Amino acid sequence: MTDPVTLSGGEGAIGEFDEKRAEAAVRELLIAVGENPDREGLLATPGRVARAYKEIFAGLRQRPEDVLTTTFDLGHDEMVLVKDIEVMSTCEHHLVPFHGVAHVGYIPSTDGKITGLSKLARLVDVFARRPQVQERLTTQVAESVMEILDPRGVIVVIECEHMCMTMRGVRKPGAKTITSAVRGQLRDPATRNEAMTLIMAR
Ligand SMILES: Nc1nc2c(ncn2[C@@H]2O[C@H](COP(=O)(O)OP(=O)(O)OP(=O)(O)O)[C@@H](O)[C@H]2O)c(=O)[nH]1
Ligand SMILES: [Zn+2]
Repeated sequence: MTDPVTLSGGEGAIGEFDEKRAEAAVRELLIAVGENPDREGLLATPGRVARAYKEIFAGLRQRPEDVLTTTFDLGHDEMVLVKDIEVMSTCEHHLVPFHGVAHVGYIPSTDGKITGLSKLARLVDVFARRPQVQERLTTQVAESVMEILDPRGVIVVIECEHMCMTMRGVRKPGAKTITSAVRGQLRDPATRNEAMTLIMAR
């Protein structure tokens, strides 16, 4: 179904989701943390967690070109920006969530090739539903838009709070990480400023 190399969250190869294996691993983890996986409240937990992981990491089995498909020609050659796309992802260092918003803007190709607005949000999900770091999520979205829509430029800004900095470790709730990736004509300072002004306006 898929090319394992191009689908990986990072650089490694991936395969199909092995639900039985995930279930066994969660049972082991429960034992490792000092729980009893055979007590009533936990009996169904390994299966549930396995299914949850299947959903949370569904992006490992999706390709950007599967979702960024609907391209049509409207002759629109100015910037298109979709703001505040909810991001729910999983930090690959601790396997806990990071969440926030993504802003994706692009200037269509000279022949006016554009995509349905929802497709940009779907594209964010393809990469967010993988074990991730925020920087890679940001560049993967930008580079996919460049490859598939062949636009004159793209800007992706992502703002997230990482649970690995909130519920454990340094414990700094509220700290936000902002990453950006800018390609093509959007690197031009005036165009980039226009995009950033639109992104930051509340
Ligand atoms: N650059 C980057 N770092 C991240 C991201 N998510 C988590 N991290 C960081 O990854 C680092 C992992 O650091 P380590 O020292 O290996 O792990 P740790 O001992 O659990 O680190 P602490 O979180 O500081 O307790 C931490 O500083 C995290 O804040 C991300 O999306 N991008
Ligand atoms: Zn983390």
